[in-house]
Amino acid sequence: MTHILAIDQGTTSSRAILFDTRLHPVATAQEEFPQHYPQAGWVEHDALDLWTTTASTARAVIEKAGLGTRDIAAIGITNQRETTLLWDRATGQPLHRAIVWQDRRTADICEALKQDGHEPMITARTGLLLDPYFSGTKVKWLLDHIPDARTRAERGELAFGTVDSWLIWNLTGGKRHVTDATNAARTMLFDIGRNCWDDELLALLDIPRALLPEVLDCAADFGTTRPDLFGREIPILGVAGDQQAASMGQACFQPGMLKSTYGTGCFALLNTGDQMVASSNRLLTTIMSRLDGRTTYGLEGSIFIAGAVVQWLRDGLQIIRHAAETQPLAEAADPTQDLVLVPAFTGLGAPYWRPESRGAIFGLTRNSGPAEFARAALESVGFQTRDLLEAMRADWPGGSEPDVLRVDGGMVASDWGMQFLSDILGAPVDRPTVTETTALGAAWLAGMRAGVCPDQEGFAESWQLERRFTPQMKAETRDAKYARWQRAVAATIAAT
Ligand SMILES: Nc1ncnc2c1ncn2[C@@H]1O[C@H](COP(=O)(O)OP(=O)(O)O)[C@@H](O)[C@H]1O
Ligand SMILES: O=P(O)(O)OC[C@H](O)CO
Repeated sequence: MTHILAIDQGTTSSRAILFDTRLHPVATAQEEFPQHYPQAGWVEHDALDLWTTTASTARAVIEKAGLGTRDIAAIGITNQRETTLLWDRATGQPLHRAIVWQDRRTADICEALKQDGHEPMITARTGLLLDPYFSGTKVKWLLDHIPDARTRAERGELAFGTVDSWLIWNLTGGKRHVTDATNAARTMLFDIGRNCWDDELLALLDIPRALLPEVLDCAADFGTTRPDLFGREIPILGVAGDQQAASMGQACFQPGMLKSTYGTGCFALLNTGDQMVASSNRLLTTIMSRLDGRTTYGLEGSIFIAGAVVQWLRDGLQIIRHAAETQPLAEAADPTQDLVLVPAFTGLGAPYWRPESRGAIFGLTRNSGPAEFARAALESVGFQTRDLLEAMRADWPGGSEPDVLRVDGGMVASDWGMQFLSDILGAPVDRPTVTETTALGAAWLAGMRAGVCPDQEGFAESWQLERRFTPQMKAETRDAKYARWQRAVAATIAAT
């Protein structure tokens, strides 16, 4: 029992990572799966793709590491959040493709609920905004559109789940229909203060209670795998939504600690301890973890485009071939030009929430070229992070003055990007040795529950810094650049 298997089921790929009991990664397997866009603004995943890529990467990583399943003490699961599935309890067959968190098809349902004045109650109970991002209106849409679904749901024949529940259902051969508190907190059906499903919200969306999974702590007994899957039953002992798992992987256990994950998008989470801080700046209040029945809350800011802006340089503009080429380009950019790129390609996320906005670039000259575009792209990620941190500061004065930002995700490979981030925040940015923090968080939860990994304190001590970036920019330059960014965002919104 020397290893933990972490399953990280993400938006574009499924990953399986094996950690030893000192929580060092030893092997990784990854598989992408198709994205389905049946209409503008709709995003779906084939539910069976999510399951089969998870099962095959899990098997592959065990083989790659040259281990037997006897070596696996436990499984931890972390997942893309909010994505919504509905399946038949008798056959295990999905009733529809999964509706992905990015999907906007329920904008009208949200708008109607807003018009009827329901948003304040929803935000007070769930900590969320009334937005298609979350699962609640997606479940309603499925029940409204699949023939007989609501009647069958009322009879207890159907199951709803976020991706974690769907994977656990399949891993356990249909024996368990469960989720954890961090995933439940993203459904818009869960009262985060009372820690239970909310009957008033269920009635508002006409969702039968019989559809819902049981909600457990993040480290708990989620069942054991079907013996035929890995040749032996393996206990599933840890579950958390991917951003919450990343916070745990970054050991952000104390109030005031802050992490930001830079993948396709960027998600910043600030630990607010046992305080449920209500946001006046359109951030989300969410459950960071629930361990031993004790809930820790957080403030979250989500940006839709972070690493994706680098993908746009590569695939859209075709001015780079590899993401890493942005570094020499940014270094070579003309210091006398000040291009500002507002990457609102799919609208603006927190703290603006402007789904209708589109991207803009300011300050073009005849000399503007790939180098200036690359620099503006990397800078846009820093500016957007500062927007989130300003909102957090305003929402939680005193508590949220972060000494330091812990970063992770694929984009933190950019030294130039991380240095700019520190410069524009005027705060240190810490990059850990393990940047697969999402999987690390899930592995820690499972390993701790299995009794083979350290407790919270021991794990926090083992967190290792790879590099600290400290601010080098003069305060006047920082202020002038940030003010220019704010003007650019205002102009972008005004132009919509
Ligand atoms: N050296 C780099 N410089 C800038 N961006 C990078 C670099 N390496 C990777 N990225 C960006 O990081 C993102 C990939 O991060 P990852 O955490 O794998 O994302 P996801 O899990 O959302 O698919 C891509 O958008 C890519 O453009
Ligand atoms: O799969 P990721 O890493 O893009 O994360 C998605 C988030 O959980 C959505 O809220």
